Amino acid sequence: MSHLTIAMPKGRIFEEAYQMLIEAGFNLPEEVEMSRKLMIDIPEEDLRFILAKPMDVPVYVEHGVADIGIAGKDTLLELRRNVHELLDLKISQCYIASAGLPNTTMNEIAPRIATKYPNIAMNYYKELGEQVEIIELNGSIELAPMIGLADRIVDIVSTGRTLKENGLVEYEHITDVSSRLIANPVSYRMKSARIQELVSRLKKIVG
Ligand SMILES: Nc1ncnc2c1ncn2[C@@H]1O[C@H](COP(=O)(O)OP(=O)(O)OP(=O)(O)O)[C@@H](O)[C@H]1O
Ligand SMILES: O=P(O)(O)OC[C@H]1O[C@H](OP(=O)(O)OP(=O)(O)O)[C@H](O)[C@@H]1O
Repeated sequence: MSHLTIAMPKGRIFEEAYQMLIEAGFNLPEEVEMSRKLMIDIPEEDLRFILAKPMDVPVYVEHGVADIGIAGKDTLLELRRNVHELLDLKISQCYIASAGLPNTTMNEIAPRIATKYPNIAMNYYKELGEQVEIIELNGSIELAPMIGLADRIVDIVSTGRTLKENGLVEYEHITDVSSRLIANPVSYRMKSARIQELVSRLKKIVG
């Protein structure tokens, strides 16, 4: 069996994804030492985990330093990297929506949209035929309409709690998001047996 390197997103997806691999029968330590280690070798399974920022997972996989990875659909839509999407793991489910202050219309001349997904937002408004100005932020996006920085935000919604607690309302549902198993196209060919085996084991436990 060939050695496999997996890029895992740090943060909220990690726990769920790691648990899924254990359920799929991989012999992984239950307690992952989430210290500051960015690389974890599991020699018993001939696996190596690389712990990356969620937005960087498709980048590692495209460049082939990881054979496969687990990435949010949001990152795949935003970055459009050359990777194969193998399986919807149906974890970390949420969606991307536009939101803003209640009962407001967008400024008619160049409305401003705050987001950490500039490509998704730009494409969405382009398809609607709206010309918008994108203001790229890295987090706490919900602040933007509250302080007059933007007419709308384009961001992740899960429970809707962040919107509610900040007095915002959802306007348009843009796209559903969940985590996906992705592969480097060359690894997918060269290590196909190993990757296919992993996919079929995961398929059995995807809800
Ligand atoms: N509220 C949420 N509920 C469920 N899934 C979410 C939520 N927010 C984000 N996600 C999904 O989890 C992924 C990682 O989100 P997370 O918040 O851990 O990282 P991040 O905010 O992008 O990065 P960081 O906080 O490390 O800069 C996202 O790409 C998305 O697919
Ligand atoms: O609908 P909810 O369940 O409230 O979840 C949505 C929030 O979760 C994410 O933020 P995150 O916690 O990652 O913080 P961020 O502002 O740093 O992106 C997202 O950007 C929303 O703000």
